[in-house]
Amino acid sequence: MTAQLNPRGDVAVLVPAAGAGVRLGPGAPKALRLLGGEPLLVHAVRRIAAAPSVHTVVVAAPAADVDAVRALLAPVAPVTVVPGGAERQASVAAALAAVPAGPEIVLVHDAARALTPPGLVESVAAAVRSGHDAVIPVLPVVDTIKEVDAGERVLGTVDRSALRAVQTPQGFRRAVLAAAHAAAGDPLTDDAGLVEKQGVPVVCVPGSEHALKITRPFDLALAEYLLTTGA
Ligand SMILES: Nc1ccn([C@@H]2O[C@H](COP(=O)(O)OP(=O)(O)OP(=O)(O)O)[C@@H](O)[C@H]2O)c(=O)n1
Ligand SMILES: C[C@](O)(CO)[C@H](O)COP(=O)(O)O
Repeated sequence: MTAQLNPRGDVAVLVPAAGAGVRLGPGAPKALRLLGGEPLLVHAVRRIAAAPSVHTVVVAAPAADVDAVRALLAPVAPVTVVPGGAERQASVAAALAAVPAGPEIVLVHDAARALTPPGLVESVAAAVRSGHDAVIPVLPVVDTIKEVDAGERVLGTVDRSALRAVQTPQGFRRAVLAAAHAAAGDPLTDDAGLVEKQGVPVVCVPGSEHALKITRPFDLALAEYLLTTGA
C-alpha cells in the first residue's frame, strides 16, 4: 500500500542512495541490495514515510537507475527521484536542489540506514523545530579508541568520553543546510561537518542502534536478524 506523506508536514527528507556499496562486496548499488527480499531503499523510504512530520522525500539514486528507482518506489510513497553524484555530498546537493518551496526543516538520511525507526526521524525534526539550526543523532562510543601512525603503531588512547558515533537522519534549518552546501569545498563524510565549517552550532540527540549503517556483509546479516526477529 502506498504511504501518503503529510501535506501539512514541515519536513523534507533527502535520501542519498547513489553509492556503489563497494564495502558490501560485488553486486548492485547498495541501496538496491536486498534485505528480507526488498531493497534497502524500500525499507528506508517506508520508515521515513511513516514519520508524521514528513511532507517531501527526495531520493538521489544512481544515475543509471533513476527510472528503475522511480518505479520501485512508486508503490511505497510519493517521492521525487534525482540522479546522485560521484560523492555522497554531491548526491545530497542534488537532492536538496529538488526540494520544492514549503518545508523549512530538511533532514538528510542515508538509505544505508535502512532500519531507522520513524521515531528517530521525528525526534531529530522536533529538535530542529524547537530552534536548533543543526541536529545529529548519536550513540556513545563503546570501544576503546587508539590513535595510530601510518604503520599502525599506537600513538595513544583517545578519551572516548568526548566522542560520539554519528548517525542519520541529520536535521537542519533549510537555509543553514543550503548555505553550507553552497560554500562546500572538498567532500566531507557528513552534512553536519559542512555546517560546522560555517560556525553553526550542531546539537546531539540520542540515536538508535536500529539506525546502523549497512556497510559490510556483517551489517547486512545483523539487519536480516533484526528484521526477521523484530529485535
Ligand atoms: N556517491 C554517493 C556515495 C554514497 N551515497 C549514499 O550515502 C550513504 C552513505 O554512504 P555509504 O554507506 O558509504 O554507501 P556507499 O558509498 O555505497 O558504500 P561504499 O563506500 O562501501 O561504496 C548511502 O546511502 C549511499 O547510497 C550517495 O548517495 N552517493
Ligand atoms: C553520514 C554518515 O552516515 C554519518 O555517520 C557517515 O558519515 C556516512 O559515511 P560513508 O562512508 O559515506 O558511509
